Amino acid sequence: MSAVTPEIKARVEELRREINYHNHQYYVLDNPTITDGQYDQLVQELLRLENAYPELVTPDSPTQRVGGEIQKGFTAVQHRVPMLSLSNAFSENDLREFDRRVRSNLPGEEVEYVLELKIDGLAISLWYEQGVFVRGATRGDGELGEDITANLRTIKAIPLRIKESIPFLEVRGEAYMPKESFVRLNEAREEAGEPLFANPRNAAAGSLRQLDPRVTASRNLSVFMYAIGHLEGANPGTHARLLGWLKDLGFRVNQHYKLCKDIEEVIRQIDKWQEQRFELPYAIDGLVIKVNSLDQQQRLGATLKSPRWAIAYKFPAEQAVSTIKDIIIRVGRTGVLTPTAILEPVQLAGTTVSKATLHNEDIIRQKDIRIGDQALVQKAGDIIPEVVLVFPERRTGQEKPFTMPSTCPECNAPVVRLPGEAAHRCTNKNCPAISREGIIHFVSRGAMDIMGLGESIVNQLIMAGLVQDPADLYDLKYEDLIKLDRMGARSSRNLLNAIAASKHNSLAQLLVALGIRHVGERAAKILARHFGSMSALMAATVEDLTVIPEIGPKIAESIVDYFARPENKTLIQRLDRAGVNMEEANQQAEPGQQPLAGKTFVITGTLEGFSRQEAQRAIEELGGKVSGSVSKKTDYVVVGENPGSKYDKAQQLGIPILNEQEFVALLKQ
Ligand SMILES: NC(=O)c1ccc[n+]([C@@H]2O[C@H](COP(=O)([O-])OP(=O)(O)OC[C@H]3O[C@@H](n4cnc5c(N)ncnc54)[C@H](O)[C@@H]3O)[C@@H](O)[C@H]2O)c1
Ligand SMILES: [Zn+2]
Repeated sequence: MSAVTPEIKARVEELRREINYHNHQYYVLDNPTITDGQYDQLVQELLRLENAYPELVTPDSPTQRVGGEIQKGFTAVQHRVPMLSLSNAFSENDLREFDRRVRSNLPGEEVEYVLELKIDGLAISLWYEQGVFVRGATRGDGELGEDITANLRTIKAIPLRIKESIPFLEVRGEAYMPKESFVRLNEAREEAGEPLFANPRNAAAGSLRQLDPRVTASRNLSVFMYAIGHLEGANPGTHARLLGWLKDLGFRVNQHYKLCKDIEEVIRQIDKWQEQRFELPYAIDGLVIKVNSLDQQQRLGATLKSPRWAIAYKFPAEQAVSTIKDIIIRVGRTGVLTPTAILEPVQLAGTTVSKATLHNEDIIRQKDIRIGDQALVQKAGDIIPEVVLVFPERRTGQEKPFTMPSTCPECNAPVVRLPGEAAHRCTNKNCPAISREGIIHFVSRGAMDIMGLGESIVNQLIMAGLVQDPADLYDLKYEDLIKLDRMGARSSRNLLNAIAASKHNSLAQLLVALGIRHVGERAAKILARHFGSMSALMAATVEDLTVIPEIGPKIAESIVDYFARPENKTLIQRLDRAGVNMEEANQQAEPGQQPLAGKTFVITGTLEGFSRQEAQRAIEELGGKVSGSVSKKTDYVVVGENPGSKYDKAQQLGIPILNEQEFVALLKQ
């Protein structure tokens, strides 16, 4: 072995300093400043040096410890059994190497593995006494975690009581934020000029480590449980059986685990998940491979940092290099100006990406992003494309720095940046962008859900002076619509029907549609159920609102502010006069109920208001399935223009046939 030189020693120390700095940013502040890929490279370099020069290993090296710390304001709790991290594999060979190590420690024994998804969230520990949830904690530094019991109680997927009253049980798993909630949360934060979360894991961690549980409750977190920390009295024998047992007890267990008879079978699964992960509603950053036999696990044991019986396979980072052709400004519903990079189209994480958000001026400055730059683009948690960094060394001299405009690109009104905010805003209350985005939001899915009213039609309606705010939609007439570009008789009638049908929407949908700050789908449902009518909600004070579980002071103030403004009162009066429903019906579908569950649809012909994909998505969101061919098992055939032979087949078999309007009516039920 070669001797340690001062250079090597210095490099090791530098790497430790850097890694410790990034650990703090990531685990304590939930605000990483480099990508996970860049971080992992630093760790790998340090590991290589420590392997080559074992005399340099110190007990406090970041390779020897779990990365977290306890944040101020939380009570520390001691884990009965340390909560460890996982060692990493970045290639198939790393996995084979892991398998060799495992088997050499278990000479002559067969070893089976369980493959699980590596959920991109944060580890939690839940204590149950006599079957009742009594305490929940973060991993922390592995020895001491943060007590977040009150916050965890707000997560519906965590059972407060389990099906057996076991004297003591500690279950471990992952708390995470679904992709959709992550996107919405960041959108809302962007609109409010608040700092964004880098990925769903940081968002979940930031949401759980809140001193006010109502904030956690509003963030729509969920969990998957996958391990036992401590158990008295039972032994399921294998990890696969343990997962089944957890499920029977009432825990949420991820269904995509697989028992593999050897490491090659594990490796064959990798490609599949590399692609399919984009279809999951939550982000995963890899796969976890665990020895199946609990007895073997015990005999393999653990190092200070990670068990020897498990390893995490990390997917390669989904990043690509592209050129920033231009930077444009998008004006949002609340008048916030968001700079957006127009990219040379590039393949990334399963889709073609041609735009990336640049968030705000500070971020453009920090990263020194210029028009014409070559940029490294990634999807944050596989979701929103963003520019990670640019390559100044590749500049030709033609690149142009970007400055935020001082006037609004849509209406020329002055733009301001309020103190304490990162966002720039248009000062014109009547900015056409604000009303356009407001209408687009009003009609969107989850809000009033009016099909056939896309951006281009909304634009035309505004330009023609027909619509200025959402209430104007309900005054539209056939003669107004037929004059617009690309609007035929049929699509005009369909659109009028869709607008008319939206009058019967739930009060919760209307509340979402109004776009009150901080009032998303969940808060809207709670408010609608609590108050029962728009007029009761409008009369509520901040005190009335904050006593409602899950409604915090921020939401409450925002609601009271909204209804105090005369223009909003007028808007609601006009919607009311147009016949829009302002009451909560008693037998509203429960959230999450799936009215089309178990129903199979076949679509044939061209639909006016939907592409095939949109129709399929609409069916699937309500729990139904779409199949390619008609059989006796088909429940409905949806027929558009120029239907094919499936239509004849449906008639032969006597299967209910829906035209587009009937289909829309079914979706709205
Ligand atoms: N960008 C940065 O600055 C920065 C800084 C620190 C750490 N990081 C990133 O954090 C990660 C290291 O964090 P870590 O120490 O928590 O390790 P890890 O995330 O690599 O692996 C351990 C964790 O995986 C989670 N997990 C998810 N699904 C699991 C399953 N099915 N079974 C078991 N565990 C499962 C658990 O929370 C567990 O604690 C790396 O990806 C690293 O890139 C990034
Ligand atoms: Zn403007």
